Amino acid sequence: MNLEEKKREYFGTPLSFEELDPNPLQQFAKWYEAALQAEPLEPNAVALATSNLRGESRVRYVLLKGIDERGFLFFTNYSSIKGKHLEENPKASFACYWPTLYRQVCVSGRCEKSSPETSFNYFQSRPFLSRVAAYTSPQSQPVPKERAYLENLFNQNRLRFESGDVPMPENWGGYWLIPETIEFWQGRENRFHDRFVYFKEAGGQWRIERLAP
Ligand SMILES: Cc1cc2nc3c(=O)[nH]c(=O)nc-3n(C[C@H](O)[C@H](O)[C@H](O)COP(=O)(O)O)c2cc1C
Repeated sequence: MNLEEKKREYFGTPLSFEELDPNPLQQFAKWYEAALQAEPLEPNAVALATSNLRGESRVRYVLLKGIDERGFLFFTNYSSIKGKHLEENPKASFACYWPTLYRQVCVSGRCEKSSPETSFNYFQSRPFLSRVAAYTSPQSQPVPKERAYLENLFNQNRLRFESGDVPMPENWGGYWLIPETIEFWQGRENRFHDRFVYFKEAGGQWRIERLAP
């Protein structure tokens, strides 16, 4: 299979230092609004990288469910592989790619668990069967090969909680990724892209640099 033939020119609108918001979270919000209009499917999907203290790393997609001045919020199972990594090493990164706009954003920082209230409120907002699934699934643990094992557990829990609330599992909840660097990448013609990275300074203010493409 020849992957070299897969080529696409990037015709993004230029990104200049002058138009950047001094606050990268505001800049992200601006780009995210544009992505919501332009990208038909899951513009909030980000590839999240974590690693343990042995330096073993893993990347997988999660969905961003909140952005504010603190950073970026996602939800997961705290006993999953990513949960175990973050327990040992809270440093994490994510990248998102909005192909219609020729844009990538790369964020690095550290993760902190969200408050139980934040996790609970989001858990409650999920459809009943998604809550049953979160309650049922020991995410990232090996289970018997036959899917019937999981289906049976799911059905048992669906019947069990049919007439009431699904309890939020203790090992389920959110993480805030608190950014230390955020890079905005705008694809341009001839692979001669625009890249600006924000660094969080000790005093809390952001410093911006242009990087070569
Ligand atoms: C588009 C997409 C969105 C996903 N969103 C989430 C999410 O928000 N939370 C989550 O725990 N897993 C999500 N997953 C599943 C994860 O990619 C992953 O399989 C799971 O979290 C277990 O990862 P781990 O074993 O590395 O911890 C998503 C997968 C895809 C493809």
